[in-house]
Amino acid sequence: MTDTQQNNVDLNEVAKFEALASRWWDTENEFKPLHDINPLRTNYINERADGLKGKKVIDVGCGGGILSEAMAKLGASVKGIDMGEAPLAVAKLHNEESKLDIDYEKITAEEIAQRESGQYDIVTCLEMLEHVPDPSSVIKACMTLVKPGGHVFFSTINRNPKAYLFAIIGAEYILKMLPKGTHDYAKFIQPAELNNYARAAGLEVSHMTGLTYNPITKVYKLNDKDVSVNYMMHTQKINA
Ligand SMILES: C[S@@+](CC[C@H](N)C(=O)[O-])C[C@H]1O[C@@H](n2cnc3c(N)ncnc32)[C@H](O)[C@@H]1O
Repeated sequence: MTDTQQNNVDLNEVAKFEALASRWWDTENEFKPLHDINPLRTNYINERADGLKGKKVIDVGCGGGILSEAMAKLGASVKGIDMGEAPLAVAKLHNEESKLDIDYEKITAEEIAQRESGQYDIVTCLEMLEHVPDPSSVIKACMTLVKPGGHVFFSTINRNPKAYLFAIIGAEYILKMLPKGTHDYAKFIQPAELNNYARAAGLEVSHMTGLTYNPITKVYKLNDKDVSVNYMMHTQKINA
């Protein structure tokens, strides 16, 4: 680990999100892509985990709370964790108006896994693994946090020339949907790698789906035949 990497937190990565935090709930700027994909991913989680209503959920790398709030609106009791002070402050402030059942805390997945092992029905870790020094350590922590038979969801970006073209050149340089430098190609994760990390941690991969973007229509869709750029993975903790 380098000077800016401690306890599996890359301070440079967290700083990028601290700098943008005030615009987290602005649906027309840097976080527009997350707002646009949020209904798709929330529905995916709700359907694959047999409903969010009444479930205890932890949202790892929750940022300003876009996914945490959507899951709480469907009846989940949500714990949101992140290592960015400013995104968490924005999340808390936003929920003062929304008044949903969400509790936010600044803590790493690895630390909370030691404290709250096996306590969650559902763990979500979306668009976060590509920002940490060791994604396999976060995946192990997610496995520790979930109850036996519980559900763990990941989403990240594939690593191949098309993903480089779409997620970096297209999104950051041509369409300017994201600030330049948001993503580091070397940190993208291929589905086979995510699959291996999940299995090594004791999670069974149940399903995978791509999240495709059409730059002409500006519409995102779930497409389980195309995981070439953005994708989500549904895993379950094998019953002991
Ligand atoms: C792209 S945002 C995703 C936010 C949210 N998961 C979503 O999809 O709407 C990435 C988030 O991961 C957080 N993050 C980065 N490294 C982290 C770490 N080691 N532990 C916890 N959060 C981290 C950042 O602060 C940021 O809020």
